Amino acid sequence: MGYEYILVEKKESVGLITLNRPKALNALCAGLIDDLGRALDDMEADDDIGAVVLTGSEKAFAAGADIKEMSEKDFMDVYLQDFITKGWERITTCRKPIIAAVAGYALGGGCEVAMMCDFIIAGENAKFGQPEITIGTIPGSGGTQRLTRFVGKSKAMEMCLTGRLMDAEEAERSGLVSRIVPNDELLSDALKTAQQIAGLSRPIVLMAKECVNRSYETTLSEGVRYERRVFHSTFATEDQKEGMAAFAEKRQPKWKNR
Ligand SMILES: CC(C)=CC(=O)SCCNC(=O)CCNC(=O)[C@H](O)C(C)(C)COP(=O)(O)OP(=O)(O)OC[C@H]1O[C@@H](n2cnc3c(N)ncnc32)[C@H](O)[C@@H]1OP(=O)(O)O
Repeated sequence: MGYEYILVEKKESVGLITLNRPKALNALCAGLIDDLGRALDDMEADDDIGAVVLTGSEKAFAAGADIKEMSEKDFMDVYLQDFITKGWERITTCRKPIIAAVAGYALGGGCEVAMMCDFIIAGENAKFGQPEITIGTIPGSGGTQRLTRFVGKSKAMEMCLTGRLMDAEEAERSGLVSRIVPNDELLSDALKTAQQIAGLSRPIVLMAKECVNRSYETTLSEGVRYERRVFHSTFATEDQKEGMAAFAEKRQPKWKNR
């Protein structure tokens, strides 16, 4: 089955998903979220793919949930459908690493989707924000929670209460994005980074991702204990043997992904 609102490509072991609803600045309508979920299902099932890049256009990663679509809904619609969590959370359950390559606006649900990815690389013109308050609502897909963990209470509170946008430099200073690159290098940089990850041992990459994510869910001592157990588990893999042997023998490792 094809996709209506996204483009899906494979670039040397990396799945590339480009949000493609240009006339609406990639506003996240139900159809787009459905497309995204199905693309991630396909990429998870594809053994050739070791990492995913999610991107938009130079003007907008995504300008938020589709306001026109939302404006039709009443309380019972959103409550009974558990709108907006369902579907969107597919990004957070993807086991393969996902890099958000963000240029332009990443607002409301767009900022939330970027934060659901494993890390964000920003183009110089990127702008992040949770402006829902200006249209009479609040973030509904983790914005108040994830933004606070990324940038701290003071900045998150200001952004959620006023709708103020954060530019790429402030986002980098605040820890929301891992780094900034020129817009015309954004996609190639994100793909190169994803290819680097895809070239490592698949199970070890999954374990590292699980451990970092655990730090959001638990106490420091529980997290450290969890990490130690997973670290021990790496010693049960063929790739840990290969990686360390290759280092000692001064050669490149040949991963078996086992
Ligand atoms: C409520 C929850 C849970 C989550 C949300 O995400 S709410 C939405 C949060 N996002 C916003 O409030 C941003 C809305 N958009 C804007 O403020 C502006 O579009 C802009 C500042 C991002 C860009 O302004 P610009 O003047 O350059 O472009 P526009 O003419 O305003 O937009 C072009 C085109 O796109 C449509 N558009 C933009 N954003 C959305 C959106 N979130 N939902 C639906 N449609 C959107 C906009 O209406 C216009 O299309 P038309 O010319 O056909 O109206």
